[in-house]
Amino acid sequence: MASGARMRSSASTPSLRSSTPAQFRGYREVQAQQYAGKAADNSPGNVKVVVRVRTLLPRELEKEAPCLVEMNPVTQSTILYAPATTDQNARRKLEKKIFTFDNSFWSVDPEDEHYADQDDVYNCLGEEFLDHNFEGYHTCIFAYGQTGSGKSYSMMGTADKPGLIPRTCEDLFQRIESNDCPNISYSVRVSYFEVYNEHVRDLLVPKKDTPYYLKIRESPTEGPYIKDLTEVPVKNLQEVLKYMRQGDTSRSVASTKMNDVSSRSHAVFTLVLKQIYHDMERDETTERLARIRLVDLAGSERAKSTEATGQRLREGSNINKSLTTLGRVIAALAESGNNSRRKDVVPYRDSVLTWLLKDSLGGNSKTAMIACISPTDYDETLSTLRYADQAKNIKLRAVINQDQRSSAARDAQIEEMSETIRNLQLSLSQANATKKQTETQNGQLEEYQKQVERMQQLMEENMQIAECKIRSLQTQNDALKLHLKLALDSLKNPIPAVPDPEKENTLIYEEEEDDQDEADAELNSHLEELMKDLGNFRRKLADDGSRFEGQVRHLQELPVNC
Ligand SMILES: Nc1ncnc2c1ncn2[C@@H]1O[C@H](COP(=O)(O)OP(=O)(O)OP(=O)(O)O)[C@@H](O)[C@H]1O
Repeated sequence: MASGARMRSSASTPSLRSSTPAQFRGYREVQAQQYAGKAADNSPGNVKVVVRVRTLLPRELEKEAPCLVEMNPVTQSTILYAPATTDQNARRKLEKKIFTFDNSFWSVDPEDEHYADQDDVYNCLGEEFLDHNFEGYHTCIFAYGQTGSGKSYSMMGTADKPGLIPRTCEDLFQRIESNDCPNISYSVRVSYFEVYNEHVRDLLVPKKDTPYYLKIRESPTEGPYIKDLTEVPVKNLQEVLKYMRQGDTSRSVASTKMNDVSSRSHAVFTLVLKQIYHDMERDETTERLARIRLVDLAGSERAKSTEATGQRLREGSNINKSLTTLGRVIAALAESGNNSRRKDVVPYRDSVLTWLLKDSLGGNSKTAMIACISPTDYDETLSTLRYADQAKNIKLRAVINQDQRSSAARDAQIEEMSETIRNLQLSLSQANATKKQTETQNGQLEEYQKQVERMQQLMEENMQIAECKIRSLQTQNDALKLHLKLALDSLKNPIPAVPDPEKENTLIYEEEEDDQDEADAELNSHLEELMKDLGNFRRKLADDGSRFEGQVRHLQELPVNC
């Protein structure tokens, strides 16, 4: 008998045990380092700063305004030329200025060799940031610049030239759909809000006649957050684009002298990506959570240039106020980045925008700034470039957000949560009975709702893990069938052994029989292992099924007004 019947993993005979996928490999080393007191990533780096100069607009072409910006694609430097002036009495002399950034995107003339289109911006920045998200980092990309400088164009873009936000969504779902590791499950949630006149508005809730603003709270673990902000789970690109468009149409925009469709608010589009990897051998899960924040800031503007009055003027002054605070936050963070001994108080709380972006600006996040500039406005462009130049010095403290738990620990957490929910429900119904509408009761109600939501999420995740296990066992089962087929084929059609004249025929037959016995034993032991896995897993699923049924019934029975 030929030894071809032996089972060896090769390209055509896949390994029977699923191995850890590339993106989760190294997880243990990262954990080990963290437990040993070392940071997972010792150099999270500084804020990445890129600059993009837009094309000349019809009003600028009409005035024959000269282009004052030049970019060097080799050194990534941006040169701002002083405009020619005939005014001999000018009080200050304008000078040529040179700045260098991580990237300088030249988007003035599509005919130029170095013209950077929407694709180039995504490939240079968006793709890298999405890589970080899959590694488990929070990220934030925000566009800054004067009104009409191309922020919304860079972030949202147009229907035929989509910007960073729709491209990130597309790439995100493409990566999820092309994953072929059965042990990983993904979930994505989306939220979209704007900060308008120092108030927070949920963009996923249709606009009403009377404006409805959300409150900001602070959690000891997660920092500032928006209470009751809509966060919806999304399963595919179509769904996320639907919410993106819905939010976009709700945004506060108006026509000003500087821009026909000027954003009057700061818009924050957030995706939360959760990856759960289930290790079959250890019956352990590793969760990675990444928040992807994409921010289109309102533009700084001069009342003189916009000629705004009334509501537009008030909006403009609120926009400028929050951008000035952002400038002070950047300056304070940059200062402490330059001088580690200086610990200036960072004025996050001075505006709603900086308070909400606290984590993205000076905390656990990899952050990038796109400084958008006009090619014709010296003063505004210089101010944006200075702002951007300062942001380069902000040091980040990004860490991989991951958590590892055994299935038993997950189950224990669910038990513990349902106990907390039961207790909260009890004390709420007692308070209801005595009709005492106290603040404590309101606090309890809020806590109760949060716990119920968290519990539902946990149960959904457990279902996803169960699906992972099924997929994984299915893959093993398929691999085993393939091995079995190959083994049977070679038993039926043995490859004739090359006769060895030096050896006795009987000896050859004995060796071949030994090989065959060994292969049979290996095959049997794999089969037994798989059957055992399947048996255990079926029992576990049945267990989970009956327990979840109880939990779901319990949640469904909760009073609606609670
Ligand atoms: N790179 C570019 N290529 C072609 N057109 C652009 C580019 N950047 C911006 N524009 C055009 O310039 C105009 C102003 O851009 P946009 O609305 O994005 O500015 P903004 O900075 O978001 O302004 P605001 O702060 O007032 O909202 C739009 O008509 C937009 O289509």
